[in-house]
Amino acid sequence: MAKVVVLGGGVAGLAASHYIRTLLPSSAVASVCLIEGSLRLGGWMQSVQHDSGVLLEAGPRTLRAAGTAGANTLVLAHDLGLEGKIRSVSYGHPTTMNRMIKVNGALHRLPSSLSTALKKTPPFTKPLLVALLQDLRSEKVCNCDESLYSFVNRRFGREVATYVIDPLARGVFAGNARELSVKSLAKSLHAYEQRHGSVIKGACFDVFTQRSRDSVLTHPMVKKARKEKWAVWSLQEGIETLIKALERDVVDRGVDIRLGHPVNKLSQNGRCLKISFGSNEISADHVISCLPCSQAASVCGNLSKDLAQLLNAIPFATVAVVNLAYDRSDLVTQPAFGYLVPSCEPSKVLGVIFDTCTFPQANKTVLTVMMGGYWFNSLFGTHPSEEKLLSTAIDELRSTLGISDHPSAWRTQVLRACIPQYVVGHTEVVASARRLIDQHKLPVSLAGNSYDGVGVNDAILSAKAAVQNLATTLGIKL
Ligand SMILES: Cc1cc2nc3c(=O)[nH]c(=O)nc-3n(C[C@H](O)[C@H](O)[C@H](O)COP(=O)(O)OP(=O)(O)OC[C@H]3O[C@@H](n4cnc5c(N)ncnc54)[C@H](O)[C@@H]3O)c2cc1C
Ligand SMILES: C=Cc1c2[nH]c(c1C)Cc1[nH]c(c(CCC(=O)O)c1C)Cc1[nH]c(c(C)c1CCC(=O)O)Cc1[nH]c(c(C)c1C=C)C2
Repeated sequence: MAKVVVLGGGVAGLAASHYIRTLLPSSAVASVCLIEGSLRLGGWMQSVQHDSGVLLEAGPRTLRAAGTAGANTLVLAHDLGLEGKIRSVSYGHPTTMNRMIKVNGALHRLPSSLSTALKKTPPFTKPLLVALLQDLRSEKVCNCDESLYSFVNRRFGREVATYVIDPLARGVFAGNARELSVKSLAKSLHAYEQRHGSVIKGACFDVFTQRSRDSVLTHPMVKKARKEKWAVWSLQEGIETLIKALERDVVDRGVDIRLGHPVNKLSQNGRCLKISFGSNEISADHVISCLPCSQAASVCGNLSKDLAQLLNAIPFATVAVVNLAYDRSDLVTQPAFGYLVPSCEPSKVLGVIFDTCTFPQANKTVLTVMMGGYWFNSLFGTHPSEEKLLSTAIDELRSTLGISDHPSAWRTQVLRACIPQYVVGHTEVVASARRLIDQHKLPVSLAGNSYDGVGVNDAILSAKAAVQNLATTLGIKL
């Protein structure tokens, strides 16, 4: 009977604990212990009910419904009994249609349908269709990886790279499209060029030939989401409701949760591992690390210096998040998800989310300004004051949205090293790290958002994959 220890109590660590207890027979796993360094579970997922009654999200606020990873999280929500708490947003809702960018101080809608792609809309000097045709004519370049910006610039032209890909890289990865990897972050686009010589040809081929047979896709919860055309979803009382439900679930299933002592070292003890956290020690037959890779690097240094070096090579971006709430509901005149600021604009701001356009709150406007990212230190220094962050956010809303009211509630937070940066070569770094683990026969799995995707869905799916691999190691057929 194996003893399993999960490191890190973010959504990935909680999901890993849940899957160990639901996918593996209790006859095979004697105990599961989850070790979280801080005093709360959830990692970056944090929903705060402010004294004024308004709900503020510090990190993620919506989850994608599409794809296998999206379907997997929907099934998890169903299994946790959260179906009745889901707040879904279907395609066609203004926040799914209207995503804007700010160029030369003015907001512009990004094309979101075929009809808008046929028209020339500023800041583009040509209809988007012209860029799509450029892809069909562009030469195939055989390569292992390149930056998102260079790939899109080469195949679709400079305007799509500057006004679509650059801001999207800021709005999902808080990163620099000129350094982020196309192979890791837009795997299918890279593969379409390598296999079909063109992104458009590859995408058409996929539409007509590929049908995923993943079992989660046939789950009634996923079918309902498909039928109702859900684009994204969240939960009543905020995204942290998922964390609370996972916590209840794993506690009920007997998982031993230890809070408040960061893991500092893993060391080999025969075929087992010794885990040192605070002044405590525990031994395990297998460890699933759901720590950010920089933390995994520091705790694994003892097991393999090369592994630690690889994991340390993955950089992170810091984001300042300012939530602002106003006591009236009509402050945003253009309903939208929000807007992104491309890196060519002289701005400290990455983007602004119009929270109450997606999920209204009675007589309130709630907006979130995100700042810094890849550029954090050069823009703000290492420790900007709260006043500086708040005034930057308020100035942004005044100059771009014309909001001169003073917010009735606000919250500023610097989320240090919160988003891993999948730079060119990331896929190889992760594959090499996993190869080293296999070569040294280390009973360790790497999960969480540092490796196989930065979103919540990816973090959860990576935890499930780690548990499925553990089943194989233990000789269990799932
Ligand atoms: C501003 C922002 C907005 C985002 N928006 C979205 C969104 O809209 N949709 C979406 O899908 N995703 C979004 N994300 C990404 C999402 O937050 C992450 O994918 C997800 O939270 C990652 O979960 P995780 O468990 O892998 O890691 P984490 O949340 O980083 O959890 C890791 C845990 O490990 C703990 N830990 C660290 N070191 C140690 C140690 N030595 N010992 C023990 N414990 C330790 C930490 O305290 C933490 O609890 C956003 C992220 C940010 C920062
Ligand atoms: C301005 C900064 C940021 C905004 N959101 C994030 C940052 C750094 C972080 C983030 N946002 C999303 C994800 C998850 C991606 C996934 O794999 O599911 C993360 C890590 C969701 C997201 N945000 C935008 C898009 C296009 C997506 C993908 C999923 C979806 O379609 O909803 C765009 C976007 N992000 C921000 C704004 C203001 C914005 C567009 C207007 C904020």
